[in-house]
Amino acid sequence: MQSDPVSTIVSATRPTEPQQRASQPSPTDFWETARTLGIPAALWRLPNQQDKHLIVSFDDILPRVSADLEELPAGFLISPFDNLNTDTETPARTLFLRADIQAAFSDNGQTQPVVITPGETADRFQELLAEQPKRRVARQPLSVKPTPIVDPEAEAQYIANVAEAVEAMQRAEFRKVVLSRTKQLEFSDAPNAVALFDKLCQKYPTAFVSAVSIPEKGQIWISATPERLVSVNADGIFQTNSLAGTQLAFEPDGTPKRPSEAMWSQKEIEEQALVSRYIIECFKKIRLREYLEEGPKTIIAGNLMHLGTTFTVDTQAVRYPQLGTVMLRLLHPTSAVCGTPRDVAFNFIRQHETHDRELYSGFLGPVNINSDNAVLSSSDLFVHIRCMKLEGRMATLYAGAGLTEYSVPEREWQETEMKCQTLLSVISE
Ligand SMILES: C=C(O[C@H]1C=CC=C(C(=O)O)[C@@H]1O)C(=O)O
Repeated sequence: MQSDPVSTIVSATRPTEPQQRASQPSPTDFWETARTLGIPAALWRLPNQQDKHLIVSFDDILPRVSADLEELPAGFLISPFDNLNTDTETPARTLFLRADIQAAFSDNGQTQPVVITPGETADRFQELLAEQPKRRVARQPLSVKPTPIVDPEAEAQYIANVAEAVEAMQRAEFRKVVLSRTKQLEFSDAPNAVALFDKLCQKYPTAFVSAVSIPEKGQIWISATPERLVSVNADGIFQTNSLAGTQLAFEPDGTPKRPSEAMWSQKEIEEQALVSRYIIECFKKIRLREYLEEGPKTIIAGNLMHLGTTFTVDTQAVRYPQLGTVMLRLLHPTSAVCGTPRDVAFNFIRQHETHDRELYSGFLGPVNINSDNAVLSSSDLFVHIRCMKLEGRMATLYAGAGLTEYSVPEREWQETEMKCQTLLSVISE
């Protein structure tokens, strides 16, 4: 990939439009320019960070790649749930947004460069970007409250499926499965995705927050996920995370619960232990013993609490530079979104869920991004949960619950309702 830093550096500061200096393009300006040109864009904010990042790809149709972190240039990956066996027999299914334009926006007014792959599209992009400040007044606000599209069968159907899964697990056919459902909403106008992204960033500082526009599918995916799948930082430190078990982070009177005092049932402890065990099995497959395991600890994820364990490996110390790619292939889909044993759970999901999960419970995130002028780049991939798909005025929210033989079907339905609230509470504010 080529770039011409001299002729293509544009200033970009400050994330929110009201504070924007008239001459400086905001994330919304970039986003709207990409939408006007019908090209893909991804906007994200890493957990516990302030800076927002954006890339634009010039590919109308995104390449489907196998997620090889060593081979890919800087960009953003987004994979469907159904992405098992990306070997030569199965076509690669992970979508890749190459960073033809890359920008970072910081709160403290620092200017970050934008690198553009030169060419006709880049020129057209810059022309349109320069016009964006004039259009700001006409832009959609976040949107008025959406109307839920009620499916009267949904709850009974979900509960029946959970009951069937519990019976199968009691017969020892498998140990865990994650069953999901959807919730549909209709807006009066297509909502402003960047405004929604900004609100999620504010409300969920510890989440990975993203908005990904995929024009070839007519979709925008928005999420605030608490679950890291694979990350390798500029120092070669690899991390993954096992997350499961769910309870509200607030008492009924609205006071926040203390994570250190959270009580977890045997079902939840086992449900999370299965995800950790799955990760350890993956390490075993590649004979890697030098990992640091921290947890399980109670972690806050917005309105919810989960049990989480973090696994860390120094890839330089163990001389395993490709660990990120190898583990990504072994891990996805983990038992936090699929089940144990994986293939049996995967088939149960396929036979029982009536919706296509598409990009829900896949993975997504930036790869080989060189931020803060670091010499080496980093990759941060997250499990795509607490997400929704926007198609024009229609929104589809997705949520799943991890089931074991001890699951109570009605409670699992309630759990999916609580998970939908992560995004709903922001949409409906
Ligand atoms: C599958 C989802 O969450 C997973 C992550 C954390 C806790 C989970 C649980 O308690 O069931 C799920 O395994 C989802 O949010 O759709």
